[in-house]
Amino acid sequence: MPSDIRIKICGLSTPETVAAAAESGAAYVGFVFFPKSPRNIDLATARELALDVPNGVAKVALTVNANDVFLDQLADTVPLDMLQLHGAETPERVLAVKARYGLPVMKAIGIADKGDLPQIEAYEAVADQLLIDAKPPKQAVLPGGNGLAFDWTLLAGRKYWQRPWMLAGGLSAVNVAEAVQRTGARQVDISSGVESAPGVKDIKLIQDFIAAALA
Ligand SMILES: O=C(O)c1ccccc1NCC(=O)[C@H](O)[C@H](O)COP(=O)(O)O
Repeated sequence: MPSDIRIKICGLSTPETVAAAAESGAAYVGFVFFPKSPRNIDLATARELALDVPNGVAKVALTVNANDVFLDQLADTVPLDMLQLHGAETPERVLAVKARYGLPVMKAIGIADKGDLPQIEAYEAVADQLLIDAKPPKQAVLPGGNGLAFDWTLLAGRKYWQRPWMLAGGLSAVNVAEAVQRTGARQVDISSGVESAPGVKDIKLIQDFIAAALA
């Protein structure tokens, strides 16, 4: 497996786990702003965490169908490098968010079957990055971070995408090598797979995942 894989650890909420991710080689750290999530943090906490992130590690804020009032507060409070839109934001909304905040936007796209693939092309025209994730089950409370993988063979033989993209969904230290090999992903994103309980990140699991992804 190539060693230039870029890794995002999502849903961090403590200084210790942010430091572990950065020191182990993560390229991105993600903060979740979604009240129903066990990973949700408030703006003041996010600001403190973000201020300690070393240069060169991108600070990503994950929101779900957030309005401008919340995004204004977020952008004013937390030093950020990227916004991750993880809801039903339309391509037009992606463009509006990019224009309003002047930050790169990564749009998450849920994949369950081949019928979901055309969305990728719709968003690659407007987003700076794409997050190709498992589509949540119908009754799921969370639109992401469910620890579920999708059928990676759906991405085999895909056309070349113009935007950088990340693979997400059900990754772990055990399966990341196979996931990268099957999909050709150069970037990977993980949340549940580095937790000891929902919302509780585990430093050893973070270190093991990053080592496995970079091996
Ligand atoms: O993680 C959450 O709680 C969350 C809440 C609302 C929307 C998205 C959320 N997570 C999305 C992520 O970026 C995850 O890293 C991605 O879906 C992969 O999650 P996992 O399968 O748990 O590794």
